[in-house]
Amino acid sequence: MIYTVTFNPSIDYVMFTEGFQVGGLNRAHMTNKFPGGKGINVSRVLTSLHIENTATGFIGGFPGKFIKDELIKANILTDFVEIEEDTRINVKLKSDVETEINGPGPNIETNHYEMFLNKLKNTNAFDTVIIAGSVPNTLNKSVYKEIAEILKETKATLIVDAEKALMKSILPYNPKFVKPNKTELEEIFGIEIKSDNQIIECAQKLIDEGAQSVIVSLGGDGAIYVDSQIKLKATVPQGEVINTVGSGDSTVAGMVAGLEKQLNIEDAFKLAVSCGTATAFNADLANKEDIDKILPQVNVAIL
Ligand SMILES: Nc1ncnc2c1ncn2[C@@H]1O[C@H](COP(=O)(O)OP(=O)(O)O)[C@@H](O)[C@H]1O
Ligand SMILES: O=P(O)(O)OC[C@H]1O[C@](O)(COP(=O)(O)O)[C@@H](O)[C@@H]1O
Repeated sequence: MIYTVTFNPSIDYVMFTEGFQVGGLNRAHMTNKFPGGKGINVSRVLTSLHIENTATGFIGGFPGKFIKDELIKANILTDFVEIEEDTRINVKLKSDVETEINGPGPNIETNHYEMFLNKLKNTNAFDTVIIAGSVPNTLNKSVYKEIAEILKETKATLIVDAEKALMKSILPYNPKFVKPNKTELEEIFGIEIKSDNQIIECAQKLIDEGAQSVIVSLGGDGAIYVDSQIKLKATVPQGEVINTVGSGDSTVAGMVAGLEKQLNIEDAFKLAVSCGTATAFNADLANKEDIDKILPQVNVAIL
């Protein structure tokens, strides 16, 4: 089974407004609400690609109920620990530019955290666990490492998409891949990235620290894949960018789907990038039809 872990799910409340004015009364001409959070987004795209998976993590209150109901409607298996406080609602403001405000997330009690860890203790060598996104303030930042320790014992495959310290903390546990975006890579290494060579050097350092492979997503510039054998660059087609929220998560889902379907690395990476771009060109996360349309327009070259 593939498990996605979202410590800090969210309802993504997307508001489309023209000429947004800070400090003024703005009216949205369209609003959408989606079940969000990085692991949940991965689950949704995996399901669109017909890859069975279970979404786990912590949900609570009416936003938690909304998320669970939406996932069940989409035929996604769920195994969340239900907590007392409300799951957060993240605001995604679409105007001339995209602005995001992500909440800190609810309090998670120790007993709920223990219940969650116990679920992971039941994984085995045939399972894959994708941990993605932020950790609520009330949990210790060592939680990623604690999960990695459990998976080391159960021998399940680990995949991680998280910022700086969280990602760095699990590298010694040899994740199958990690997916920083360019900004995250710059933050990790404290540099300004200006070339593909710099990206490859940074990815190589993450591999030296234990990652089996690295996908660096580059927004409209596509993505770079690095492992010990091969370096690839994907370029993406031009198109109307509608909502990039969840693009990176879609990239992760595409790679997991490609590996699960036993595609070769080039094709798995191409699918990954197609999923990211198909989501950027959509109001919601991309579905299979959107992804199939983008796939032939993505170009993967060996660097
Ligand atoms: N403006 C865009 N045009 C086309 N594809 C995009 C655009 N923005 C994002 N993508 C696609 O989504 C992927 C992930 O986007 P990115 O912004 O790098 O990740 P994250 O959402 O994690 O910050 C990219 O590799 C690309 O395939
Ligand atoms: O857990 P974090 O880092 O606050 O991020 C949560 C947010 O990220 C998202 O998962 C989108 O992430 P990406 O745009 O990086 O793919 C949203 O659904 C959610 O609101």
